Amino acid sequence: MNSSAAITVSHLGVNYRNVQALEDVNFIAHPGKLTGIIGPNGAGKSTLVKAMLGLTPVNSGIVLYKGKPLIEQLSQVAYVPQRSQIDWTYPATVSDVVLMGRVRKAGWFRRFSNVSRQVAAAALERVGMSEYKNRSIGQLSGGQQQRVFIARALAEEAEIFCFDEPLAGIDKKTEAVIFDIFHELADAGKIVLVVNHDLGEAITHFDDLILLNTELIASGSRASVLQPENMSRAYRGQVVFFNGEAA
Ligand SMILES: Nc1ncnc2c1ncn2[C@@H]1O[C@H](COP(=O)(O)OP(=O)(O)OP(=O)(O)O)[C@@H](O)[C@H]1O
Repeated sequence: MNSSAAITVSHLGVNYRNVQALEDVNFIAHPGKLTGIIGPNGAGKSTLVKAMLGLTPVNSGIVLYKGKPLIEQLSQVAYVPQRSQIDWTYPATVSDVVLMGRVRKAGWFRRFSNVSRQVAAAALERVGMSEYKNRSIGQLSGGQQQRVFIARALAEEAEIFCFDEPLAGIDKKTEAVIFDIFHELADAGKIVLVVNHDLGEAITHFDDLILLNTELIASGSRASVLQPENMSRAYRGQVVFFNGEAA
């Protein structure tokens, strides 16, 4: 495995005033793997992604990519936050939103090149949303909105993709489209990190898992993480069902 192009998270800790959200978290996220970040409500899943990307201050630790701090290489990262963190009343069309994924390449206040327009159009096509390109984003269903934001991430042509709860509240058809895209990204050697709440069937899509509950409970291959002792530690004795089985 090519670990030199991995992300290495070491001793990451985050406090929000009196709440310890993450404590001494260590793991490696590998290119070419679809990696799920799982754990109960409030486990620190969103905080982990934000801390890795410098979007929330950390108390301790460091996140390296190719041996250098990841926060100095954010041009390599495409990030899609939780839907609840996006302002859906913002007056933008579907095309505008996807083209925003090209801003880093084009530069603010510069016209988008034909290449950028083609990349954005191809990304919209990939998520099956071309026919909605002139719609306002506020007029779309939740699943359609999620597809548009995934297209924006694809348009960034990044090496690292981070998606926070992309499957929350979406229909099965959209879920299948989204997982196809995630698998394609992983197969192309990208690092793909996906915060995922649901322990149902969807979990079988992930190659690797990071199981959190403030501290890291386990990380590695899906089978090694989904052990009953890990699950009951993470979920503190609650009976949880995953993949049709009780932990
Ligand atoms: N901006 C903030 N200010 C204060 N506390 C916060 C903030 N963001 C998160 N927290 C707290 O940090 C802890 C971790 O929250 P986080 O949202 O990272 O968890 P999560 O695993 O993503 O949860 P969920 O599955 O419910 O979305 C929780 O106790 C939460 O209440």
